Amino acid sequence: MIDPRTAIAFIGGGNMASAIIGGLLKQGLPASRITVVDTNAEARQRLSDSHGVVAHAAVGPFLRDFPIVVWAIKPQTFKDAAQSAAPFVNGALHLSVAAGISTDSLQRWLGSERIVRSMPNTPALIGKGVTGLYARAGVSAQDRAQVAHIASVMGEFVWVEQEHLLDAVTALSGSGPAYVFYLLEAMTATGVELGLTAEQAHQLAVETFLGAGALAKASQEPPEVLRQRVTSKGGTTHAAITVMEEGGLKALFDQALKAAARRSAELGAEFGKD
Ligand SMILES: NC(=O)C1=CN([C@@H]2O[C@H](COP(=O)(O)OP(=O)(O)OC[C@H]3O[C@@H](n4cnc5c(N)ncnc54)[C@H](O)[C@@H]3O)[C@@H](O)[C@H]2O)C=CC1
Ligand SMILES: O=C(O)[C@@H]1CCC=N1
Repeated sequence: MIDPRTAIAFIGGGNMASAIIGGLLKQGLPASRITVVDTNAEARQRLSDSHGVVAHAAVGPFLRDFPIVVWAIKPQTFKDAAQSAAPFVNGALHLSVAAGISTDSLQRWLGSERIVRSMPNTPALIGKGVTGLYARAGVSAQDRAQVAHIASVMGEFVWVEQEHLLDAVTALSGSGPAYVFYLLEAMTATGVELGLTAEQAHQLAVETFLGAGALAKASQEPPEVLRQRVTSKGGTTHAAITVMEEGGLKALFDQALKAAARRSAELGAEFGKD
């Protein structure tokens, strides 16, 4: 449960901030306990219309009233934003959702050790996300618990004990929804080519992902066994999987996820300097 007396400031009020704020409000945190800083007027308007929170155009002394600061801006803009906010947030617990930016960089810019870095994903918008979390050594058990409450409004979460593993989390689940949507696009398009209507193909494809995901979660058995159960000897699934194997689909996924993990590390190196 979120402590309704806490107060949380968001720096950046886009997709991810909106997902977390929506979840916090649903959990009973009053809108008056949340504030947002976003340099973009449309983003500010959207947030106050949809969530009834106060949105500021720039950082300022008002941030001193917020014991938790959530950083939900792009890696490219993080350093400038952190350095401008630093004088007002030195007593806070910091939670970053930015891809790549290391807690060492944040420590340098913010002058604080109380930093948790995280990697959520967009199903957080409906409370069905999964988030990887990494706490710097200066984060207390109580701070971890507060962050866990925030992460839980987005869905499930997993703590990792080494920071570099967040690159792997980013490659797998942070970017992962895009891979699923890509497969949905492909499967739906072929369903239509095979004669289904777009609505039918969409429903069949989406329900297949939801059902297979739920089955994989509920089952004691690994995905490989569940796959074999679908695959009758000489049947249709075998015909499809053979094409995937011959086309090297697993190897492509391996390369794709490793490219994402590399990019996460590169973002840190590129935008986390100095
Ligand atoms: N979209 C995704 O699937 C995921 C994104 N992330 C990370 O979350 C972070 C935010 O991503 P999104 O919410 O998707 O981006 P977004 O573009 O929707 O939101 C970023 C917001 O920050 C604002 N902004 C820019 N400079 C600012 C500044 N100096 N001070 C205050 N606000 C400023 C922008 O106006 C914008 O509203 C990124 O670092 C990204 O790596 C993490 C997990 C998943
Ligand atoms: O593509 C990106 O950089 C962000 C991080 C994970 C999902 N979106």
